[in-house]
Amino acid sequence: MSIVVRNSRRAERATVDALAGFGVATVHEAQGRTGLIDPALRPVWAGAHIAGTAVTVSVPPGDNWMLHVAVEQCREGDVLVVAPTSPSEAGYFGDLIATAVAARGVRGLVIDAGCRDVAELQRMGFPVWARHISAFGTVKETLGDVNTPIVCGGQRIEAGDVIVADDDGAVAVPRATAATVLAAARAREEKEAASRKRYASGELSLDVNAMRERLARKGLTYVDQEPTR
Ligand SMILES: O=C([O-])CC(=O)C(=O)O
Ligand SMILES: [Mg+2]
Repeated sequence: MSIVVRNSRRAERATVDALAGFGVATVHEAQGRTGLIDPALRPVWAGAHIAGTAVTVSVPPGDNWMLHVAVEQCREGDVLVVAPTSPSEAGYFGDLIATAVAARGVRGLVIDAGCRDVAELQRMGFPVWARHISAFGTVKETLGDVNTPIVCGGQRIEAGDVIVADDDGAVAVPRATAATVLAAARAREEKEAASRKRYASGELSLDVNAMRERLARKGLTYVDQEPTR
């Protein structure tokens, strides 16, 4: 088996950092409900919220050798994105590799497999989104690829794409559309802020969003009561 280690062109840092100001739900909606990584990949501890540029790693099942190769490719502001070539629950990543990548400025890990040392990762404040938590160990025998396109949690991700992740899960934003998605996220947040203000003042979402006519056309009827406003 061969190994491919590529350099990547990363999304622009200012765009990436600005995307960190938006939640996964907002970013996902802002790019037309695309890019959402399988929600089965959950944060291993609550409260982390990151955005960074993907360093992609394709790993054989039960073998984390390529993570060690990937460490060298990581730069400040990156997120490691790891997918096994066939399903694996093994604990590929723990506090030791986290320490190594954190020293290179990596902001977190998204892995479509297992991770371990969760208490230590939380203590370090190193964010991880994983399909499994498993103490089961991995070997270092077989090669894979670094910074080639991978499918992680059902999404095709290229090196240098943007990953945004929070308590809801993780979303991938292609490098080429990151700036457009950022603008759309800002617009969406402004719209939601306006709605939130009106809801807080007691206005009904049915009125704020002009839903009543459509509901009536669909046949919604109120039995034995007048609609209250
Ligand atoms: O060493 C490993 O294979 C994974 C791990 O537990 C760590 O990085 O701490
Ligand atoms: Mg460990």
